[in-house]
Amino acid sequence: MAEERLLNPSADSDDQQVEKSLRPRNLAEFIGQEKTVDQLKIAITAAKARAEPLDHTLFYGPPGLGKTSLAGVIAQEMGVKIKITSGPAIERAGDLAAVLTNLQKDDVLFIDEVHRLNRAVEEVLYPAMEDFALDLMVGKGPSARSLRLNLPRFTVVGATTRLALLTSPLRDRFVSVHRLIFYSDEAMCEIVTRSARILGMPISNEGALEIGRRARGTPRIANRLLRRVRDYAQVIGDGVIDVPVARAALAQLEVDDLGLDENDRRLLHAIIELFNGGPVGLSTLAAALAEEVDAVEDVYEPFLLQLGFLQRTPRGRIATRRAYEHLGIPVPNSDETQQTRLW
Ligand SMILES: Nc1ncnc2c1ncn2[C@@H]1O[C@H](COP(=O)(O)OP(=O)(O)OP(=O)(O)O)[C@@H](O)[C@H]1O
Repeated sequence: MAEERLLNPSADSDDQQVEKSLRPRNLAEFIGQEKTVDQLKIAITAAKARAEPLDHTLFYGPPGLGKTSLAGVIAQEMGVKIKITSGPAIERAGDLAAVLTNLQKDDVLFIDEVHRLNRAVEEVLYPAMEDFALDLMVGKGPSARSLRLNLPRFTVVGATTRLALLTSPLRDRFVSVHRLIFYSDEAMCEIVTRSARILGMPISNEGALEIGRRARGTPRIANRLLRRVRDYAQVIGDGVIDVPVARAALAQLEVDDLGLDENDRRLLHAIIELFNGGPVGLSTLAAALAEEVDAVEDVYEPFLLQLGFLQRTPRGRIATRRAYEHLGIPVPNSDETQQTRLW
C-alpha cells in the first residue's frame, strides 16, 4: 500500500527514477553532513595532488541518507568512472574477479550493502584492496598453484546500514570511515527546496520547512513526501506548496507533527499496551507487530531512538516518558514501572 511505504527509508522503483534527477552531483550540491563533507574535501584534494586514487572509503548509517549519492560525488570530484554493485549481487568469487578485472585505473567501485558479501568473495577482495592484486587458483589437486594478477589502483567505496555486521578484516581495509547522521531541519528544508526547484514545483520556504521537518531527517523520505504534497497542491490547492497545503496533505497521509506514521505509532502502542512499557525483546516485539525483525531494527527504530521515544537496553526495548506524552497516554506512576531509572 502506498501509505505503508511512504515513510520507509528504503528506495522503491518510483524513487529510483526520480532520485536520478535529484542526486547531488558534486560536493557543492551536497547539503548537510558537514563533518563528512569537510573530511572528504581534504582527502579528495590531497589524493588529486598526489595523482593517486582516493583511499578506500566506507559510509554507514540508516538508509536514504545519501551513501550512494556520496559515492557518485566522489567519482565526479576525482574525475573518474564509477561501477556500482552490491553485496548480494556478487554471489561467487568469480563474479568479483570479473568486476575487478574490468576496472580502469583510479575507478571507484561502489559496493552497496557491503556487509552482505559472503566469505569467499571477501577473501578475494582483501588482496585487491590492499595490494591491488587478484590471486587466482590455476589447476586442480596437487598441481594447483596460485597466480597473482596485478590490478590497476582503484578506490572501493562501501556502504552499509549495519557497521556491526562487517567482518573486522574487511572493516580494517577501509582507510576512512564516515557515519552519516539524520539531517537537521534546516538542511532538510534546503534539500526540499532544491528538489522542488529541479522538479519545477513552486514552494514557499515555510512549506519546504514543514515537509522537511516531518521527513525523519532523511532526504529520500523528504523527496517522496514532496511528490505526494505536490499532487495534493495540484488537485486541492492552486499548485503552490505553502504551509496550509503541506499541513493538510501530510495530515491526509497520516504523517504527524514529528514525522511519525501509523507504523511508528503502532510500535510504540504495542510496547506500552501489550508489554507494559517494556522491556520487550526485539523478536517478541516484531512478532507482535507481524513485522520482520530487520524491518523493525532498520526502518522503525533508528528514528524513534533519535527522538528519544525508545531505549535499547540489554533486556529489550523500552518506551520512554516522551513516547507516552507524544501519544497522549498518561505516564504510569513511576513507582510501579520498570522505567523509573530512565526517567
Ligand atoms: N545531501 C543531500 N542533498 C540533497 N539530496 C540528497 C542528499 N542526500 C540524499 N539526497 C537525496 O536522497 C536520495 C537518496 O539518497 P541515496 O540513494 O544516496 O541514499 P543511500 O543512503 O545510498 O540510501 P540506500 O542505502 O537506501 O541506498 C537521493 O536521490 C537524493 O535525491
